Amino acid sequence: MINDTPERYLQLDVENLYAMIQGLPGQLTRAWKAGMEYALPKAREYRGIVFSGMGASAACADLLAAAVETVCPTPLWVLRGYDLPQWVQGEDILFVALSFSGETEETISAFQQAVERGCTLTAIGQGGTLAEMAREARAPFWQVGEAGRARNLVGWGFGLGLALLHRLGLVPDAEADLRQAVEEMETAQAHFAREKLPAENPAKRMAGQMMGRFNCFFAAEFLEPAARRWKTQVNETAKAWAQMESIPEADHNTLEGVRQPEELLGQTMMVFFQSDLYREENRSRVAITRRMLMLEGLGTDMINARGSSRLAQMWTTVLYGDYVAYYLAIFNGVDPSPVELIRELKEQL
Ligand SMILES: O=P(O)(O)OC[C@H]1O[C@](O)(CO)[C@@H](O)[C@@H]1O
Repeated sequence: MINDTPERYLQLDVENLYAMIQGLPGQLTRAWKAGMEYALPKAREYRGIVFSGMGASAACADLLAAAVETVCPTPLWVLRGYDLPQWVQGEDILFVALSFSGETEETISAFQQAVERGCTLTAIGQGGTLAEMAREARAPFWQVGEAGRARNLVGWGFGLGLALLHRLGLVPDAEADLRQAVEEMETAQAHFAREKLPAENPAKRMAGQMMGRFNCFFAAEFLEPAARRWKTQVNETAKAWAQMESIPEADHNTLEGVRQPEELLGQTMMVFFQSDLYREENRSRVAITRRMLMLEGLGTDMINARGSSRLAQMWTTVLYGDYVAYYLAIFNGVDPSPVELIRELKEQL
């Protein structure tokens, strides 16, 4: 039973979080504008660009890489971890460290290695150790112009990254595309507002379906980072189990693994992200895979990504997921803000 009463919202300290989600489209615009002003790293032909970050910071980079992959001529690589691969060395590699807190140890380690290996550097964040290291290395530091938790600042990470690539001449026409995507997010947002009852709010309905279940998000192509974002938001914000799977890869293994354990099948919710911009084969795969899982007795649903471009579809889907995770936290009665287990792990390290 969904508890969608005003009292439930008051019970939990969720005002600020809701405002951050509502403000996501505006974040993209503000970040883009800031990124058009900040100091650039040396403009040159880069052999590759590495974005280093964890969690929400890495999500910004995944979204960016997927958004520009059809136009950007330079390879983009997203690094989640402490160590650089061998090929990341020399000034013709642009190394961009993203950490909102500036304190994430994997990102700090990778940045230090990039300094030692003579890469061209840029750092993005709110301050902290990363900002100091950038200052010492005389590298541009791109300041995130808003306070908040990393997971609620993805518009900043993405908008700054896009402006950087655009100003390096790697992504033409980015501004008009971004403006269009932001407008379409604002239109989509009206359906997700807190005032809307579940019957007219797809995010509340989705959260209701996901309650008490093992959730998995299936997406193809440019929507994969959006599905991963749903997973991480459901984990961190709703404190609930979620995974993600890629199409077509899942059709070569995951599909075969959905019959055991039988007693869990009824407790699953498999959400498929469909798009009219996928190549035809992937559209068919998403539809057929969903149908097959449904016939196997798993709970399934399908989301048709809204938007007139890849960028718009990615971002309306990300926004949708942020609302879903928020409502799931409310319905489960959990405080979405603290991440106690993550904190405990850091203490044990
Ligand atoms: O952007 P930051 O501050 O490096 O954080 C990265 C990730 O680490 C966490 O803070 C958890 O350790 C996440 O909430 C966040 O997404």
